[in-house]
Amino acid sequence: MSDNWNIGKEKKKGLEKETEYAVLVGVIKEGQTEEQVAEYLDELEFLANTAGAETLQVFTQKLKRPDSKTFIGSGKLQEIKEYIEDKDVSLVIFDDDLTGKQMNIIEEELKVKIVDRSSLILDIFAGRAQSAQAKTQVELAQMQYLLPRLRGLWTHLERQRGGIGMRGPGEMEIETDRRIVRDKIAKLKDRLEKIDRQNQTQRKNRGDLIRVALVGYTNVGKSTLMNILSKSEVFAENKLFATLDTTVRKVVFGTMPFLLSDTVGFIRKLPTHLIESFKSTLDEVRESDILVHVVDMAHTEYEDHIATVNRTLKDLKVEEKPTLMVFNKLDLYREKNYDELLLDEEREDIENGIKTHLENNYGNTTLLVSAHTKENIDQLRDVLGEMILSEYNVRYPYIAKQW
Ligand SMILES: Nc1nc2c(ncn2[C@@H]2O[C@H](COP(=O)(O)OP(=O)(O)OP(=O)(O)O)[C@@H](O)[C@H]2O)c(=O)[nH]1
Ligand SMILES: [Mg+2]
Repeated sequence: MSDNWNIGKEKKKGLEKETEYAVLVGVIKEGQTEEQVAEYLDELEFLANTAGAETLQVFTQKLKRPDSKTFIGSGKLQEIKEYIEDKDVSLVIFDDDLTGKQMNIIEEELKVKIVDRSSLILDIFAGRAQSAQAKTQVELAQMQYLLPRLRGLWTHLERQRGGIGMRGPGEMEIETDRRIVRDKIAKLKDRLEKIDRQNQTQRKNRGDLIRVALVGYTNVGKSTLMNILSKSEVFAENKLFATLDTTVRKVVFGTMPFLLSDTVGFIRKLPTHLIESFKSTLDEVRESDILVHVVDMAHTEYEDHIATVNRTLKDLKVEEKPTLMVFNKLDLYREKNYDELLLDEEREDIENGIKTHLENNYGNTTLLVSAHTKENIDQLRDVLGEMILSEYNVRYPYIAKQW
């Protein structure tokens, strides 16, 4: 199943990934600004890129309510059709989720593959999943995405066959198909439960160590910080969702050991099924004692990112855990915002101001760091070390005495 979802051909060793060309479509809804939607579409482009597609053009439309058949207005659809006519465009990607019906109507009109935000994210996840757990979780999410869309897909096939009415053999096929998908979902859930039980036993065996989880939006530098803090090699890359499997490392600060875990990044509008099926991966977050919330401070939408992450943490019921806010990519922030004439003192003033502003807004201990230049990483170790020690003092005072 998961293979059929891949957009660009998967990278094989030594082979270049085959590029597909895409057109992006976003709507500006009531209460949204054009700039906001432009940022969202930038992110969609990054997602498309991660999946192996290059964006040729972006279309937007102001819309109060999406059309139940074509999602966007028919005029806009025609505009897109004309644009792609003489170009090598093989997919049109919508920033919002489409129903099966909309997908088919649009596909019939444009005659290219139609992808929505959820299926794009699922596609990336499918290409990235390594462990049995991640693979099963992704497949489960794909099936759950597919289930409510089967009818639309079948109607589409019928029409191709010459159009049978709404009832008739097609209907029966939908039912059988639904049953197959439901059976598959049940099997995948069973398999996940088994993996879950094994993981739980493993987690129990880890003993009385304080657990710290790195959380945050995708591509903010969690794995890079994990590597620095634990001196390990965790896959870090300038692509979205480089990390799908939770990595746990035992780290020692001075003589004090603790467990540090790196987890899957969050994103705006993460498909609900995906969150649900990744719940067990996120158990690592749920069972941790301290959260390190990593933020890419060089990203213009970082406050939006923080809100998304906080919402997800709330969903997981972990928002009360002691949290250290780490604003990463300070080097990139400076590169983007300061000119070379800025004096060191002025820079310091600005950064102290930012820090105060962030502390007032987010209420937690706040650090500005750069994983690349290692600036303030010692400070990060100190502050995190103190937080861990105080957790040991609360939970295992008899052990904490030795540090
Ligand atoms: N300029 C700059 N780039 C950084 C810094 N930290 C990380 N990066 C880059 O940001 C990109 C993403 O880093 P990762 O560590 O893979 O991010 P992540 O949060 O683990 O991402 P996901 O696993 O996809 O959620 C990589 O290209 C890193 O090299 C930093 O301090 N400064
Ligand atoms: Mg990562």
